[in-house]
Amino acid sequence: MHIEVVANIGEARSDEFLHKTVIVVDVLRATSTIITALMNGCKAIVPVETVLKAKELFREGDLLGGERFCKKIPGFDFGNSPLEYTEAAVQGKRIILTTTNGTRGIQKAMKADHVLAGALLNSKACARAAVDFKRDTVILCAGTQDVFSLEDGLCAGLILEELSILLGDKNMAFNDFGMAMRGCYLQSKDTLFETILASSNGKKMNKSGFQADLVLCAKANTTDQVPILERDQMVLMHH
Ligand SMILES: O=C(O)[C@H](CS(=O)(=O)O)OP(=O)(O)O
Ligand SMILES: [Mg+2]
Repeated sequence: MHIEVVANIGEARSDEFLHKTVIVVDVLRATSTIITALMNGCKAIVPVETVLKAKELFREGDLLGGERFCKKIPGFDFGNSPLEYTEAAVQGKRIILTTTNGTRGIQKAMKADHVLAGALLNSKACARAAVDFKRDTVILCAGTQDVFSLEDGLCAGLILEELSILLGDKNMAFNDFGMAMRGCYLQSKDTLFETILASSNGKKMNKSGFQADLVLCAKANTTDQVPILERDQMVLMHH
């Protein structure tokens, strides 16, 4: 299997995703939030790029989620904190979600055969799903406004580690950036929280009062659930 790790959305060319599996990674916080909301019983998440599009798609009974500048969008039900998406709040609901980076990354990956939402929380499960799909795979690190974000790179490194456990190194090839991210993950694997806290987004989240989000999002392999895009909506993959 060939695996390409892309550093940020700006570097991604959507035509390259044809016939592939793309794992979109936005650890802080969009994909961690999508995983959490779906695990808490939300029916589906519709990822969109703009606030206008989110409002257009909204139907009675839906909920609106997302952020701009890390803050909840005025009139929306939730911001982008996974902790807001509790079972009581999201059970059985469809959520239209727009965030600065993560939902844009999912939109950009639409031409792929399979689009998964990956985070530290479900890295092992994403690796397993990618192996099952038997396609070359892109790990698309969302980054922040077209700049690389360390937390996404660490997650890419963990997914590569999990892939190597499943496939064996001789059955996988990856690009130089992937090689660097694998090394980066291995160096930080016992201090993921501290490393993410020291990163630029970690510092920004901490300063904005989202410490609990950092604790949640920095945990590795806490779930075997994988969100997958089906008819423009993210739903949980069936096992
Ligand atoms: O709310 C978040 O976690 C970020 C906000 S920001 O762009 O880093 O300010 O959005 P996301 O799309 O989850 O990266
Ligand atoms: Mg982010």
